[in-house]
Amino acid sequence: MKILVSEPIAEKGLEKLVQEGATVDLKTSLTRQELLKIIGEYDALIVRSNTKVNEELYQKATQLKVVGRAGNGVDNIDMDGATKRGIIVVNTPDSNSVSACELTIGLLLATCRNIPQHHIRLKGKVWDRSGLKGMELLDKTVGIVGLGRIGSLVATRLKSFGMKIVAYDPYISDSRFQHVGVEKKEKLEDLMRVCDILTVHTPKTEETYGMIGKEQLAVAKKGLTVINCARAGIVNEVALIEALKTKIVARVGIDVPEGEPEPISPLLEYDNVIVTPHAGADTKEAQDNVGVTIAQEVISALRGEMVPNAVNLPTLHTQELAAVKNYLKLGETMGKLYYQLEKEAVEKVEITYRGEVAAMETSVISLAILKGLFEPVLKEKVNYVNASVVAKSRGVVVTESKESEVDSYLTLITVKVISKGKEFTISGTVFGKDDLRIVEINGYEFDVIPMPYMLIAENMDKPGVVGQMGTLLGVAKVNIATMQLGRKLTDNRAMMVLTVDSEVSKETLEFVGGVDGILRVRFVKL
Ligand SMILES: NC(=O)c1ccc[n+]([C@@H]2O[C@H](COP(=O)([O-])OP(=O)(O)OC[C@H]3O[C@@H](n4cnc5c(N)ncnc54)[C@H](O)[C@@H]3O)[C@@H](O)[C@H]2O)c1
Ligand SMILES: O=C(O)CC[C@@H](O)C(=O)O
Repeated sequence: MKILVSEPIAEKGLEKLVQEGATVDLKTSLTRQELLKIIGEYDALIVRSNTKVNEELYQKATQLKVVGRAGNGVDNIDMDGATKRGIIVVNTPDSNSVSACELTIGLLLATCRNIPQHHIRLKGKVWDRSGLKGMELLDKTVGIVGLGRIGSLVATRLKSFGMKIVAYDPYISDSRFQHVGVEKKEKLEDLMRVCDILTVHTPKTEETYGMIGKEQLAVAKKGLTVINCARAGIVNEVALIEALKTKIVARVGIDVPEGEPEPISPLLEYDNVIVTPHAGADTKEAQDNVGVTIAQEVISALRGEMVPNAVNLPTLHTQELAAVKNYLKLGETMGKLYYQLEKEAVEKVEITYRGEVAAMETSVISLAILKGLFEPVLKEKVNYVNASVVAKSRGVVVTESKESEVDSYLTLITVKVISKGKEFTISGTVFGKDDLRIVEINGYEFDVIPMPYMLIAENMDKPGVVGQMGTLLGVAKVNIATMQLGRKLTDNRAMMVLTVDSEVSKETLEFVGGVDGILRVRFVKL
């Protein structure tokens, strides 16, 4: 595992990577050209917010499997480019939220009480408070745009100042507003009209870039304080400077100036503006959290494990991930069986979740099924990240349905693969904590523990077939570990599933296939 760390992360994180057996190159002052020249050697890249991970980089990064963003915002990473190449992108969304929230509160207090301006005067040996009258927070209204992790933390803390909190976030439920104890504004303009202080906490997206612009500031209360600790450009700086000039905006606190990391910003010309150099996450606690978390995640992702904070995968919390872990294994196993038993190109995959599994985050199990299905037959890398893109690009329609009830089992997954009008079905379950079982193939019922080597045969349900097959395998020195027969009494046919201790040669398979009554036999490797 060769990992390039292109921006500083905590020592603890680097130590963790090395402990886990990775070769780590910490190169934090590479030029872009130097980065592009060496990126092809690495399995993983760990960045913060300055490294642009884009098409230009992906084209050179021929070995790259994981991009680790040591922090939250992923606006410097081209997600589509990563997803289509099966590159997993992981971040650490929770690790620095408290620090970012505390800097927001810090900037808010600093701007409202002119703390840096006072300090600068005194440093110049001038004791003079004139022209720097502050504003109390008590009874003022703060408008929060984006009531996610950081927005909610800010809201909770500002309540203790006796402030009224209103928020605009069309993407979260009303119950979340109630839980945080914040008044919901349906429209951004409604929030702009009532707040004394505006603080933005959205990600930078096409929709949020410039969302606080000329029109929004035009309806704001005169004397507004604006704080941006989220991302440059969410508050349009040209409109902001105009509003400072017309005194609509009285104070500004910005952690993320446009053009960062260049230390030049037109905002610095204004005495009532405080700018910090994207320092929201720069605390010992946040950096230690971020460093260790990103190290763990990158290592897990490189080992092919499912990671809770994978940005280009369905969102899973650690507990949800623990719950679905065995189903991922089961799903991948079921998927892997198809192309080893059938040769028809897949047109449609219908996945049904029944019983306990139906209540879980099944989208990720469906990805495991697709990964298992396509991985054995494609040259390109198929993993959780690009499995659904691969299915789509091959014209495969995937449907998912859920039923809370199931006969005979507590939990059951059934995959129906449809190709040229033919249907292939396979069902599996998990007994207890981690006991995986295949319980049905094409209508034949079993109770098979999937093993690395298996023989699956369809035969006429008549005496002698099983015995002859056993004899032939014995002659070929293939030891049978377990054997199960599924029968369909209606058509006098049966299916045999054998787990064996070693590989079965083509020759032995041909002999077995020639036994009177064997309709077809396949050797399966899991
Ligand atoms: N300054 C720093 O050092 C620092 C540190 C950490 C995070 N950040 C930034 O802070 C921001 C918030 O981070 P977070 O962890 O709270 O993110 P989050 O994903 O938890 O919350 C973002 C919220 O914004 C909402 N949102 C999205 N689009 C919106 C829109 N058009 N209008 C209104 N609301 C919208 C979402 O529904 C979500 O609730 C991000 O931009 C992140 O990059 C900055
Ligand atoms: O310090 C950093 O790397 C950026 C922190 C922050 O903006 C983030 O998105 O996590």
